[in-house]
Amino acid sequence: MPVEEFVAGWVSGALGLVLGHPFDTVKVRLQTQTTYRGIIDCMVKIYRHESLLGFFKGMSFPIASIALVNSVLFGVYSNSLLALTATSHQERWAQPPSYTHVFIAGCTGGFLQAYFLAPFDLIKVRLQNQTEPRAQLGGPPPRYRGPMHCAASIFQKEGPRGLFQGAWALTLRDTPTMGIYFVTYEVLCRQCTPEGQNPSSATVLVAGGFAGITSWVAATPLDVIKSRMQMDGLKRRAYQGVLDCMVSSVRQEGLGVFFRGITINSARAFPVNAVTFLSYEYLLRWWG
Ligand SMILES: CN(C)C(=N)NCCC[C@H](N)C(=O)O
Repeated sequence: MPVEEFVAGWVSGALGLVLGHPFDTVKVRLQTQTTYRGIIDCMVKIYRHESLLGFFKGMSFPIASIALVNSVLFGVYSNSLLALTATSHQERWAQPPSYTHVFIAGCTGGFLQAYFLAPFDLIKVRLQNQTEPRAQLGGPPPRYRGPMHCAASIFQKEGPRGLFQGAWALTLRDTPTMGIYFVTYEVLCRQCTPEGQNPSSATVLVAGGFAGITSWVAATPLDVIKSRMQMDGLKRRAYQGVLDCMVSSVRQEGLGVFFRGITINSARAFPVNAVTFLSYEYLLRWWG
């Protein structure tokens, strides 16, 4: 099993994550809180009340876990393709796999990574939603003092299952959209590259960026539901499950609720995934 695929997935994911986290915080707030009038209003309020640090809330756990999560995604994807087509990463541009195989391998990677991602994503979303400035003298302390405190409080209150709140919505979000992610990347790379050659850096950047946008546009409806399920139960349980969350969100806010955060999600997806794919391809060529 090629270990490099896992390491390349880790490094590339970490680079993308740092770049995209401030956008991710704005997106999560827009999806779960109704106090913001839009992207700019949300950004201004975060900056005014919480300073620049407010945009980076909840980043430490994703950084610590990205090694696991992204190496599972890229490692499982690549090794599933190897099992389906018997071609290694180095041979893949000369003997391209079918799009069906790419889709199946992408869905497999997405399905498995969702379980590794779920607890870390839950803690990230809970911390991103804390609107208190970090050092607020005399003000009410935030519910969670940091990622470890957040994990421990959820564990104490709800046991290990509590750490997987929203995991089902996350799996539904990631399984098909990871297939879309890798298929879009492959289609664009092949369209812009002469047969049998490796794609250029510019091609990898553009294909990676558009793979990010396409998959996130498809993922946004379930991303909204996932974030709401993860925030549920802080005071009292509002939703009985994924379907109930969908129905009551639509009842209260209309169909537009499924597109909350879609603009910022897409704007974030391009640079994050361009950098992720570029570093992934380069690391594998370098080790190749
Ligand atoms: C639609 N989905 C869930 C994805 N395309 N995920 C893969 C991209 C992961 C990247 N770190 C990002 O956060 O964009």
